[in-house]
Amino acid sequence: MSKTIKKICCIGAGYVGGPTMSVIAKQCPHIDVTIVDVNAARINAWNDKNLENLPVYEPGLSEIVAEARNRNLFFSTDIDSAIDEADMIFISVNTPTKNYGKGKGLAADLKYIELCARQIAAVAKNSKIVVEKSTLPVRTAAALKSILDNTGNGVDFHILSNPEFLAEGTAITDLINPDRVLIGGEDENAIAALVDIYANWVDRSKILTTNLWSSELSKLTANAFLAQRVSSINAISALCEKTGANVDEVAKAIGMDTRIGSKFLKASVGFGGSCFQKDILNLVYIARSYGLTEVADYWDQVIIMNDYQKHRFADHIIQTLYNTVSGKKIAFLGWAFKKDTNDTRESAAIYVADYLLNEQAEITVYDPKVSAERIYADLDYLNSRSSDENRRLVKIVDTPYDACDDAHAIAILTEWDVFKTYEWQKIKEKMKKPAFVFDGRKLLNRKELEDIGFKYYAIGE
Ligand SMILES: NC(=O)c1ccc[n+]([C@@H]2O[C@H](COP(=O)([O-])OP(=O)(O)OC[C@H]3O[C@@H](n4cnc5c(N)ncnc54)[C@H](O)[C@@H]3O)[C@@H](O)[C@H]2O)c1
Ligand SMILES: O=c1ccn([C@@H]2O[C@H](COP(=O)(O)OP(=O)(O)O[C@H]3O[C@H](CO)[C@@H](O)[C@H](O)[C@H]3O)[C@@H](O)[C@H]2O)c(=O)[nH]1
Repeated sequence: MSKTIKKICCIGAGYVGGPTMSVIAKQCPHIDVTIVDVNAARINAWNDKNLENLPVYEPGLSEIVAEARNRNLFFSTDIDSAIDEADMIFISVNTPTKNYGKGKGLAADLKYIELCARQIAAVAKNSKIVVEKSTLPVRTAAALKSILDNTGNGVDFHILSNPEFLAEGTAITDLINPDRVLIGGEDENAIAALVDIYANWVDRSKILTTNLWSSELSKLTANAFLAQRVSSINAISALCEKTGANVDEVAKAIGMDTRIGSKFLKASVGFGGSCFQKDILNLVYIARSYGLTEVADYWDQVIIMNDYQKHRFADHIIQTLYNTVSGKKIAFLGWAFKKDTNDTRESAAIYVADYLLNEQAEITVYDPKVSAERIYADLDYLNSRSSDENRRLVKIVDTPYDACDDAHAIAILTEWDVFKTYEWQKIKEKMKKPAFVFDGRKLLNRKELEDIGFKYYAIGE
């Protein structure tokens, strides 16, 4: 008989913990869900009465928080109490690429995971099911188990791996209607307890159970395969530009082969987001650590191609603007790594901007959901120039019209739908001539823009 779960604690109130637990709370009103975090500002934002101030923007999220918050969904900084009271604890903290020591630039930094394990071990006075929700290197569960068993109070811990496959921008629909839920574990009762939670809204045929290591490795593998498709089509986009082929036509032609499939074949300025690069680098590191050099090199190429695509886009802007962008105003439409999110982690826009700033361009950014502080923080983090210099060269404005006013060129970095609705005639009139548009997302209509008089470039055409 599996244990019936009454109280859940989730450590980590970020882009995964927040939406994931909100959906569990919505779908399981009989379970109390408490999300905890060391970041008090983030918890305050989750508790803000004004739902516009939630720290994560996702379509449909604020409605769910409004429904479940303070009913059976709670946000708190009291981590010990939440651990103590819970039957099941999800760990959903960040696992960024290590930026120091062994594995720097490749391996996942597991220090936050280990801190969680030690805190759970110290606090727990009765048996707990501990669920890995964060994306982790294969075999992390063994390390977690060792810490819990060796530092705990002699109570039982069962570890499950339950990787999250939601994509930002569509997190709520992905969570409510997932392609599959993956649960890896050793203890049948613990597995059944988690299966029963998801079965409140997910068909049991879509809930897959495996051993721990298959589950952990499947998450890294899924992201590697998805990113590989984007790099594959981006590689072909460069060839299209040389040969007169059109990458959208090629993508459609190959995607109609059911063995290939049509998703994740949209050529772009390069993939971004907090996961793809980090998880592939981690896969490369793991493969190398087992001496599998060819395997590591194979996946590394996905990242190399992505870096190439970002540089290629920036280079094309420079070449087209008569080989210099020094002192020229370039309007960036979009800074988020994809539409419908305020997340900018690893966004292609950051790297394209950095490249152009090295050429002394002046950049004006408009993004409907990203704050000015975030944009400056992204640029400062690269350490390419002083923070003052970033503020001198980059301006952040509140309307797209302000961004494009007097610009030599517009670069589309995020595929926000609203960009398609702008008055492009009006925008062109106020720009320097010739007025260039560099469409890194293949978002706009070439004919419409060319009829207005723009010089229009899109990836892969
Ligand atoms: N973002 C995504 O779309 C996505 C999707 C699937 C999986 N993942 C994985 O989920 C994990 C979390 O990602 P995220 O995007 O939510 O990260 P995030 O940075 O948005 O959130 C992580 C949160 O954990 C908190 N935290 C860190 N250490 C803590 C501790 N010891 N105690 C309490 N709180 C602590 C941080 O303050 C932060 O608020 C990562 O492993 C990521 O790879 C992310
Ligand atoms: O055809 C495509 C599809 C995506 N992208 C880009 O790829 C990046 C990632 O997009 P997406 O995968 O939709 O968003 P993420 O939120 O990063 O989600 C990925 O990473 C998550 C974190 O691990 C996983 O849970 C998801 O399943 C996985 O899709 C973005 O910059 C997209 O613009 C393209 O350029 N072309």
